[in-house]
Amino acid sequence: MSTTRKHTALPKAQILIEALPWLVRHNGKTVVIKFGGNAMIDEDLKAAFAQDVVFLHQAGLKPVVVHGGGPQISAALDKHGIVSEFKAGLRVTTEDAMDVVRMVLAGQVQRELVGLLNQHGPLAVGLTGEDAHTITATRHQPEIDGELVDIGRVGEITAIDTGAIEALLADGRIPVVSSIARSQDDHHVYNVNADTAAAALAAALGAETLMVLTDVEGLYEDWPNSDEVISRLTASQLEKLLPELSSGMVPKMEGCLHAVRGGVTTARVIDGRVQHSILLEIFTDEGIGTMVVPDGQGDS
Ligand SMILES: Nc1ncnc2c1ncn2[C@@H]1O[C@H](COP(=O)(O)OP(=O)(O)O)[C@@H](O)[C@H]1O
Ligand SMILES: CC(=O)N[C@@H](CCC(=O)OP(=O)(O)O)C(=O)O
Repeated sequence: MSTTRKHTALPKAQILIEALPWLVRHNGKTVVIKFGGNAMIDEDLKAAFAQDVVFLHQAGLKPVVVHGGGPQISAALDKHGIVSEFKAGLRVTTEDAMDVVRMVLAGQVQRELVGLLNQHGPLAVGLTGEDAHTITATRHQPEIDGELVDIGRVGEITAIDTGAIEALLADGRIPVVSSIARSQDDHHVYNVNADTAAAALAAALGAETLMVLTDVEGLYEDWPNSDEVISRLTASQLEKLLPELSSGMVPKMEGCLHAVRGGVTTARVIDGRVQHSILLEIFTDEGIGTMVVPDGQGDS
């Protein structure tokens, strides 16, 4: 009886031992994880996400969560009868819409993730970019067809102050950041794309890894015609590809490029619909999505 028990437990020990080189490699490293609104599709996935993040924390890494909430904001704007449209991949954000964006991101999505993480202990602390000047922005005016367009309260990041996040990490907490910024010029709050915020934070924190969880397998080579995922590309290869990309992939891949050029060792876009995709990506060799690396690393 006891012999049988020993044998059945053996594969579990094997799995733990296989993870050892990755545990050693990542120990003490900061990992910024962006959890996209489109990947938060069901309760099981959200709970598995929280487990993975807590696992990283307990394994000696320093995870920082930056969350999105695009679909959740759209639903709330609909409920309030506020029409919502996107220009250059960004939500046109009127003053009324900004109130809803802030309410949904900081009051709903962030609270839910903090709650899920804290089921495992007193770990997560939520903040927005407004707190302690974490994210400062100015009004962003994208150029569309050669003209600067007003898209309201959408922010372009001008400065990151990592002090509050670093203090939380030093205290053994998991920061959960909503992508809202404050402007120093007009003191208004601004809506920042969550991919852009995650990438800027990853670079400013000197993170080892930026991981972007979304609702596709990674960057498709010829989207929407084929489901061939690009598994690895260098910063320069990505830069050449950028003009061909569309919709939600634009801020994601621009963010990955910014992060890697800013000193982050790898930026990855992975499928948030796969349970425990974070663990697969960090603790095994089977990278499951798209990995962006600095130039000079495997650009053959
Ligand atoms: N080349 C591409 N590869 C993969 N997805 C792409 C590509 N180009 C555009 N997309 C679109 O980008 C979407 C992901 O971005 P987005 O909807 O903003 O997600 P999230 O809420 O996770 O930030 C995908 O669902 C897909 O529709
Ligand atoms: C300016 C802008 O577009 N902000 C985004 C912020 C949320 C976000 O980025 O959420 P996802 O990551 O789920 O797309 C928005 O209002 O939808």
